[in-house]
Amino acid sequence: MAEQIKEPILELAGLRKTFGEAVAVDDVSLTLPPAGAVAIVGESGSGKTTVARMIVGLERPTAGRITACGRDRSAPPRSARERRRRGGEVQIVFQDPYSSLDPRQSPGAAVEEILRLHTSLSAPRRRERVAELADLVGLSDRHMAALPSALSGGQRQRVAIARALAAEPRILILDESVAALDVSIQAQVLNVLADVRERTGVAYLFISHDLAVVRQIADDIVVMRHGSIVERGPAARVLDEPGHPYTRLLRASVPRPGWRPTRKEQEKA
Ligand SMILES: Nc1ncnc2c1ncn2[C@@H]1O[C@H](COP(=O)(O)OP(=O)(O)OP(=O)(O)O)[C@@H](O)[C@H]1O
Repeated sequence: MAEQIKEPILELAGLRKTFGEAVAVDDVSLTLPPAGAVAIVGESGSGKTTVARMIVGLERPTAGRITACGRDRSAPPRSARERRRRGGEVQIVFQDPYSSLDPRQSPGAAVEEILRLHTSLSAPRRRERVAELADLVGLSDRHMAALPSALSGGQRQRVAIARALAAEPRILILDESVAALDVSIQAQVLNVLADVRERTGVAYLFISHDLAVVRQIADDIVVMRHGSIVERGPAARVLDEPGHPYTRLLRASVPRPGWRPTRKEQEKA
């Protein structure tokens, strides 16, 4: 029987972004299959975040095409309804969940707000769904009722993931989402992500400069350097038998256990 060919859930074709004279992203094309996990790796400044920001509409592509869930999103949404629909298709989690969580709002209220915006669930069903999402990412009722300042970095990152999942996206972009966490907490969050993918069929675009992390989460890897893709392929192949000298260089500089991002990197995010 012929293998069933699945339409990609996300497709980037010839994506380009310039800032003045500087080319941040140059002719980037990639596809993400439904329930797949593709990682974009590369050093700081290679254009990874700019790709993510274009997909979620925070930057407008200079050229190229972005198709998510079969619909073009290369141009800005034309209505609030369209914007909401796009938010229901693609969600993003950034590196520092603290800056993206309202310090006065409990995680439970934050997740409920997204459910109100993106679903037609009744108030009692929303409360049930908050509990389901908390369970999915491994947070207790007590965590969901606390203020973000009372939670650890790993717990806040789980809140950010639960909140993103509340919109029931088909695609979740994780931009250095575990980079600021201790290695053991990182491993927990990565397990949560693997579990969520299996249970919900969400697809991940995982952005990281950390190859050890990428190995745990990605099916395929795309390597970016100076805005362009220099290598791509199945994760194990790219990591174990890198074809491009730049990938070999990245691999040689894999941080050792206990490595923490520099203050500068944390501030940049
Ligand atoms: N708003 C902007 N204005 C001007 N230049 C920008 C802007 N955003 C990004 N750039 C530049 O585009 C290039 C790619 O940056 P980008 O943040 O996408 O890289 P990155 O691989 O995600 O790096 P990092 O992991 O450090 O965020 C860099 O040279 C950056 O300085």
